[in-house]
Amino acid sequence: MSDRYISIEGIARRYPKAGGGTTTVFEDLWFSMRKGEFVCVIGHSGCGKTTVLNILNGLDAPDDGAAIVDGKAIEGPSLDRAVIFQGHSLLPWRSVLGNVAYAVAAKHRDWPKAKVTAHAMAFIEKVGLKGSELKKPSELSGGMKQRVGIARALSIEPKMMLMDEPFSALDALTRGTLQDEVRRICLETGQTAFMITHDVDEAIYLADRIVLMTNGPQAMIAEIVENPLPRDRIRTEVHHHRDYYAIRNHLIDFLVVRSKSFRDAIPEGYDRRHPPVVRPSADGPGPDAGRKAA
Ligand SMILES: Nc1ncnc2c1ncn2[C@@H]1O[C@H](COP(=O)(O)OP(=O)(O)OP(=O)(O)O)[C@@H](O)[C@H]1O
Repeated sequence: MSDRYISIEGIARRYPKAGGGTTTVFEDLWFSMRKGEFVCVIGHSGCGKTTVLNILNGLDAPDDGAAIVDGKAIEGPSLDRAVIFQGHSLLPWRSVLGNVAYAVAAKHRDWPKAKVTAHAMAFIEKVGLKGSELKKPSELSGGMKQRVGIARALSIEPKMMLMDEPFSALDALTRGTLQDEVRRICLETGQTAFMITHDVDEAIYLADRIVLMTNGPQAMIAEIVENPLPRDRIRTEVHHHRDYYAIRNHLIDFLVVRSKSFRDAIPEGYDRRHPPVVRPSADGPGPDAGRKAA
């Protein structure tokens, strides 16, 4: 597994202030992802999570630094990267199949129609929508629409899947089911995924690693949390894992205290290029349990 399949290298984003000057949302941000890894990013509103995601998507460009996917600098949107937003952004006049097939045909312009349809159907089936393929978005529930968005994103077999709070508008039951499906499909297909979430439990269930961002402006990556839970975790059992409360408390402690105070008391030896990697454990003494050098 390449350690730097996707990387952001010293990126900064600044906006002009209304009364003059500039606001630096973040600067000198460094982070990399392995192929097939699932990363969640957590941080308070305004710290720049969506900005980072948009830079990875190619919809926004950093003022300094670069974002790199599989050895190539990102220079604009590409079908190598798929995005799932909170809203569904489906084409209302197209059926479920039509929406997914549209993306497949855009990626594979030389494929005959039958091949596009078969490929689209395989992904519609993966998200449990077989039988609803001829329905229009207006005939679907919110969860079903989100499934179409997931099928569409996965069907182009992107190098990276980017998700901006994709389940936050759904009821708890649907959210849980879709988290299960996204996790299963990502594991099965070796998909590399980057997800923004405000939900600590969602991050613990889905992520291999969790990026903690301090409050903005001038947000920083405070640390990278390695999830101590096994990769083949089961939703109904995760809270019984011996390290579950260590990681949960660590993340909550960060959100309620350290996300704000971090910048005023930057730990000795902190290096923006190699933010500390932390693996919370039940054996540890507290929030800093398992801290180790990057
Ligand atoms: N086009 C823009 N012009 C000026 N400021 C902007 C622009 N886009 C984003 N910002 C500012 O950049 C900061 C980061 O925004 P961003 O949406 O990335 O944060 P976020 O962490 O994703 O927040 P949330 O969790 O609320 O979605 C915010 O303060 C926002 O106001």
